Amino acid sequence: MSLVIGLTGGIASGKSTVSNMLKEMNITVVDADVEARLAVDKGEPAYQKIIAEFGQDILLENGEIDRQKLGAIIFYQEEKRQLLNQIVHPEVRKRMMEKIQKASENQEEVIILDIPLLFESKLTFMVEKTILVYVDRETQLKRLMQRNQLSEADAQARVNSQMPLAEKVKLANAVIDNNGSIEETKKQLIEILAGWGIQKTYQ
Ligand SMILES: Nc1ncnc2c1ncn2[C@@H]1O[C@H](COP(=O)(O)OP(=O)(O)OP(=O)(O)O)[C@@H](O)[C@H]1O
Repeated sequence: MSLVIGLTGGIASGKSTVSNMLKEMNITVVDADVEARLAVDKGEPAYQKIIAEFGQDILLENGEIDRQKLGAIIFYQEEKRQLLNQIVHPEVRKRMMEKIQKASENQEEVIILDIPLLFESKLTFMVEKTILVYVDRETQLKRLMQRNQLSEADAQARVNSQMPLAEKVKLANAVIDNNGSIEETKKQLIEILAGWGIQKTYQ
């Protein structure tokens, strides 16, 4: 069996940055957000279920699901959000399980599940180890403002809507402190993997 590691963080904490480092090490990284998008593609089991619940109005002209429209509906209606999650989440879990299976068959030492809401959505049962990409609030706000061209108030609102990273630190098996340079982050990543018996260097 491949070692299954869950990678998580908070908004603009550097999760994608770390995920790219892992990919550069030729480690398979499964992105839960990508899988969630693929799961609702035309012809997928979740697609029909969503239409049955939300109606034809949520379709684009080409028959694909209008994610923006669906997003607007669930943003204002909690019960609809739960309904959508009940349809999509099992499919995402299934897709991730298939990827784990495949990595194991290919004798890959390790596979990463990149799951933004790993702790919130209680998906830790799918992974053996968890890595949290941590930054302090100040760095998080600064990087978020810069990356998304946001005002401080907007950045604060987005950070405040999430579980604080300090809470996630308590739940993770390993924490990467991403306040420093990219090189320092890379070094920590390699050390964490080595601690779990995964010897990886850059190709
Ligand atoms: N160590 C670092 N030093 C400087 N900038 C960094 C560092 N790590 C990440 N960044 C920058 O901070 C921003 C957020 O990083 P990244 O996109 O990797 O975060 P994320 O956790 O994937 O965010 P989200 O989940 O919100 O998409 C990016 O603009 C990235 O280039």
